Amino acid sequence: MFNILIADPLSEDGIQPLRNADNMNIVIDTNLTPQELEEKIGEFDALLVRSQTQVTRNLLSKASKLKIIGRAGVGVDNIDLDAATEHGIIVVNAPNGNTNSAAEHTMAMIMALSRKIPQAYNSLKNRKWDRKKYIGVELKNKTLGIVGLGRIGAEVAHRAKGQRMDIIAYDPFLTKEKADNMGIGSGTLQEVLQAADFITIHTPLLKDTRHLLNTEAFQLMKPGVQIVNCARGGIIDEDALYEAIVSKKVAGAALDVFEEEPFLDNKLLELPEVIATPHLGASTIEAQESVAIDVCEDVISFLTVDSVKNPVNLPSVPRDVLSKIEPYFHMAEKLGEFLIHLTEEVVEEINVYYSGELSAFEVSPLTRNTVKGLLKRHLGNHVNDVNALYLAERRGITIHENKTSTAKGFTNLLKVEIKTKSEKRSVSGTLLNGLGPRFVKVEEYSVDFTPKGHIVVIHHKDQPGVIGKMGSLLAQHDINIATMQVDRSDIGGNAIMILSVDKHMENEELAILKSIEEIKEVFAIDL
Ligand SMILES: NC(=O)C1=CN([C@@H]2O[C@H](COP(=O)(O)OP(=O)(O)OC[C@H]3O[C@@H](n4cnc5c(N)ncnc54)[C@H](O)[C@@H]3O)[C@@H](O)[C@H]2O)C=CC1
Ligand SMILES: O=C(O)C(=O)COP(=O)(O)O
Repeated sequence: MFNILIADPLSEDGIQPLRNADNMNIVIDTNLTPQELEEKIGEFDALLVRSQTQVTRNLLSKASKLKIIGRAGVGVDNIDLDAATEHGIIVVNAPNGNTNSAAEHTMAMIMALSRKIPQAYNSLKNRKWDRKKYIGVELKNKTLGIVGLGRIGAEVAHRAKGQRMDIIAYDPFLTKEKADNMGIGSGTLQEVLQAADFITIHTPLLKDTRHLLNTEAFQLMKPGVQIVNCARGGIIDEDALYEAIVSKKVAGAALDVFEEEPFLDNKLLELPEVIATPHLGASTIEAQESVAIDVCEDVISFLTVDSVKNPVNLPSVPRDVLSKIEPYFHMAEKLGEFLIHLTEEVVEEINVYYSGELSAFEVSPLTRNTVKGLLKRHLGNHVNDVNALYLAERRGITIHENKTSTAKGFTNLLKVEIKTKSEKRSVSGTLLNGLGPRFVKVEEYSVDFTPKGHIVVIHHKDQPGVIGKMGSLLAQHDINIATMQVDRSDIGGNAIMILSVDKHMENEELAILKSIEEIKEVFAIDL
């Protein structure tokens, strides 16, 4: 049974997938104080939030069972992603479900701002019939500057074109060609700020975007510019905006988001030029149902089959690439798991070689799985897809990926090599059609075995009688050999035996094998 905590209000229809799934114990508590949440979080496998709950490093340090955080929305600035990654907790969001709603809200804000609708409404509610005070401006032929042309920014552009506005956008990923195709202009941030009559922000809140609109930015703008922020508080420096409005540089601002939320005691609210909503961009029935369904499906899928559609702290792999590399996932992990048992020294370097058809793919998920397999021996189940590379890096292990198109007679070959202070060990595997993973090389020796069950690797001297001695000693201890592979460097030289046996080998049993003079090293590996 998985315990799921829903800590912010989610659409009841949207959480139906969770209710319908087996083994999910859902607790909905949207009124927890930060302290109460800290006290409870240790019981839960999954946490579902919106923008309200602050998922801090401190909270995560108490989340001993937590495996996944689902953000029913886009922005994840309320979640300490580094801490989640370090704890091996995957974070998923719902990037597409509220795009329309946020874009529509932005348009509503632009129109309300341009026609002073909230101010006129308030005045009328106060029984004043004032037709002179609330003169607006048309949007037609005005320039809308869009900062951040992602999903929402692009939807706003399409809608604003319907209002016959001219659009100019700035986004680090916006090419002139893409802007031309959308029928909009593009420019640098400075050009956009200088050209626009209305400016709307649609970036995430990041280190680079914090106070993107500050005193200097306001100075660049046209007098009488109007500002809209339905993205995140903190992208606009609120003190600078206040000054710009008071000095009449900025004629008006429409704000859905604030540096501190919830906020009521903010001097911006005292200005008649400021209209505001309490972070309602995504608050529609449709968006809430859609984002809740998306995160619930990812939570179920992660807890049951270990895969997600919208990871935030794990690179997402395009579906077509995933279908190509998926068959290798298991083998990549097994190669790592096997190899780490061939050394007792500290691993300093991991090299992963992709040959043949594998070299054509984006293989980083396979490298991650290999590293996960390697680290598991010493870190146990604490290591997972999310934190494997981070944990390796923190231990000072360097990781290299290498690719070649030829695979020495195999269609595909995945070789993993580890380096320690004094030794280098490696293992190679391939995927045989219909037969699954086979390990075909251990160090310089050619072998062929299925990486499954109880494996014993023996390095010995190539001399007559060694195999016989070893076989009869194992027989005396009632250990049955299921399969056996032997290879050697040259006659009478170094050799290897790979046995698969029917039970786990205890240390005393391994010691018996090590007592055979010609045997140099013995490793037992349970895969
Ligand atoms: N008010 C609300 O309720 C909602 C607010 N949001 C906010 O809107 C933001 C945008 O959402 P989406 O469009 O879905 O995200 P997105 O990821 O599709 O788009 C963000 C765009 O910002 C651009 N960007 C990043 N740094 C930039 C910079 N320094 N200057 C200019 N552009 C920059 C990125 O290249 C990207 O194209 C979210 O991060 C979230 O914070 C989203 C949904 C609802
Ligand atoms: O999706 C986003 O980024 C939002 O800002 C929406 O926030 P909310 O889920 O309404 O608290």
